[in-house]
Amino acid sequence: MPESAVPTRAMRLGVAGPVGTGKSSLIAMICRQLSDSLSLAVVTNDIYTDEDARFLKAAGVLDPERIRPVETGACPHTAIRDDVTVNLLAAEDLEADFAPVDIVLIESGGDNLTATFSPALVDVQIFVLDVAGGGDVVRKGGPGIARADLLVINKTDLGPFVDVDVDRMIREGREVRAGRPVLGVSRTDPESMTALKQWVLDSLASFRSGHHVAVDPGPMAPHVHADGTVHSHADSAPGHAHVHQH
Ligand SMILES: Nc1nc2c(ncn2[C@@H]2O[C@H](COP(=O)(O)OP(=O)(O)OP(=O)(O)O)[C@@H](O)[C@H]2O)c(=O)[nH]1
Repeated sequence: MPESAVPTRAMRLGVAGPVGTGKSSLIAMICRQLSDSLSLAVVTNDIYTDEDARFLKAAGVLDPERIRPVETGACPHTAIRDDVTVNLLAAEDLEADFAPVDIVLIESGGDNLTATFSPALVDVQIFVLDVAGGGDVVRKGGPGIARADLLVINKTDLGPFVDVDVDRMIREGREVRAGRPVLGVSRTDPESMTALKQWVLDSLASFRSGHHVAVDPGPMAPHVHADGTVHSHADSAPGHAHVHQH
């Protein structure tokens, strides 16, 4: 491998998933475990507020200056999928301000089952589901569930209370992901947090070796906004104009 192929910038790690599955909590968990040994920064995407950034600042897991919100407006997925400029600028600013930065974590706005990051923005992505969303949700599939670098089934502690067989949910996750990793996680389960930390460290090692290839889980499915407009990213692959019917 030529030396020039070995990246010198921070690894950008995306965390996506439906509303309330625990993305901010997961990022806080990662920061809590790694901020002593690595230089970390966080970009959050919120529709109209800076709620996620405020939560993370309040969690006290990182210097608040290292956490920056991006306000995405009405269509949050555009900012992580079609026009990633505002997120890239936020990540690059953090890298410059706190150089050297090892990992910039980027949280997507709370969104539906199909939101995935563009590989132009993140090097590695985690898709987060939670047990409280129901045991069936894994089988429903979608690009993030099937092809993100890691699928997290979060809040495993809630399984008995919502009548979900967590082991089965994880097994079915492995089936739809053709062997890609699936991790059951709970903030009450220290072993699961250690496994998550190790996955992040392994990803960083792979990224730094120059062997990691950022994977595009695929475009978002067409979806309808509250005002009735249809938003389709069907042709949003690089080099193709994307359909954006607002
Ligand atoms: N029982 C349990 N609850 C959790 C766990 N992790 C997070 N939660 C709770 O789940 C709720 C949502 O967590 P957040 O981290 O805000 O989720 P989010 O995905 O960032 O939410 P949005 O940004 O609104 O989409 C909060 O009430 C958390 O306290 C867990 O491991 N177990």
